[in-house]
Amino acid sequence: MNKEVLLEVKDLNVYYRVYEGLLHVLNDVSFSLVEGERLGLVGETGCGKTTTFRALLRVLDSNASSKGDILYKGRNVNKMSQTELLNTRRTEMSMIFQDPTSSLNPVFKVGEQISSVIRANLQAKGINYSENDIKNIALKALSDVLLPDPERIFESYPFQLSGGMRQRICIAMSVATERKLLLADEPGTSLDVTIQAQILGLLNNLVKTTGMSVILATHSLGVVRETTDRVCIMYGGEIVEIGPTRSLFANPFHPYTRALLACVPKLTGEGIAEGIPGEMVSYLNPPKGCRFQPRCSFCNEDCNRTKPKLTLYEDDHYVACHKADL
Ligand SMILES: Nc1ncnc2c1ncn2[C@@H]1O[C@H](COP(=O)(O)OP(=O)(O)OP(=O)(O)O)[C@@H](O)[C@H]1O
Repeated sequence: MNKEVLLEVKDLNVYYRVYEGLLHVLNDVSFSLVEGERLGLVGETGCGKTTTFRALLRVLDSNASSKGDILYKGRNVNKMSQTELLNTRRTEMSMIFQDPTSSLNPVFKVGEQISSVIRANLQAKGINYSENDIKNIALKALSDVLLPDPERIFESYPFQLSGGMRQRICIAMSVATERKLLLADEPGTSLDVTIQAQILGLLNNLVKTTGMSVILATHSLGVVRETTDRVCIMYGGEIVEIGPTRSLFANPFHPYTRALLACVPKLTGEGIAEGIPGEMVSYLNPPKGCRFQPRCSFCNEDCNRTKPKLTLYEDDHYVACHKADL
């Protein structure tokens, strides 16, 4: 059965105005997501993962501008009225932000903050509720993210809790009420690996039980391999490869994807990989052709001159590289 397309991003460009000029960060980013799908967004630090998420939710910083289409259930997020946008954020989409401290208000108790998110969601959906219902939903969400003693946490201020606990509270806030799309920006980076694995298990479970779709931004190829259906590899604000997880790991075509995979440390103790030589692209003055070209050992004249387009290589597996078939 064909699943409905939930999100379609077409030629998304994001610029940041800074003292030195205009940073062209996202460059013609296009992808889509169907209902119940788990898409991994992978790339090294600064490649534009958070910027992509913020653009999708229309919460970019004030020095940013964007162009392109973001169609959520066919409606263009960039053209929604403030009311429609607020309603969509309250009922349909949610985001786990990377930095939990900036998402929690230090002067309100955890319980008040999580309750206000749940209340806004239920109100926007027109569901009748009592304050007791809200508290019960909040306590369940806190225990779902494996926080011990949810009653105590409910009554605590953020500063009374550890960084890992605060991060789990942010995750609880994002998943306390049912959503159609979850944007998870490095969920669990400051958690230890056992808790992180359980959080990823919780997200997987939500996908199975509610049909929610997830875009998971991460540096970890191991996490992506275990928890996603498709993977999108980003380099310097562009998608360089996108395809089904199994196909991408079995047959990585783009030199950057291959280099990323080669960097993963092996448990078998085969030594430490050398990393990818060179520096991340300058967004102030990006190269004209392929943005990876200054770090690529296969690059030739074509790569200097023209930006490669995403091209179909295998079933649903696209690559943007002039030399990918080498
Ligand atoms: N408000 C801003 N003003 C100027 N530049 C910005 C702003 N926000 C982000 N950037 C720049 O945009 C680029 C992409 O940043 P972004 O946070 O999207 O990357 P990322 O892939 O999420 O990185 P990480 O994995 O470290 O979170 C970086 O060069 C960053 O410095």
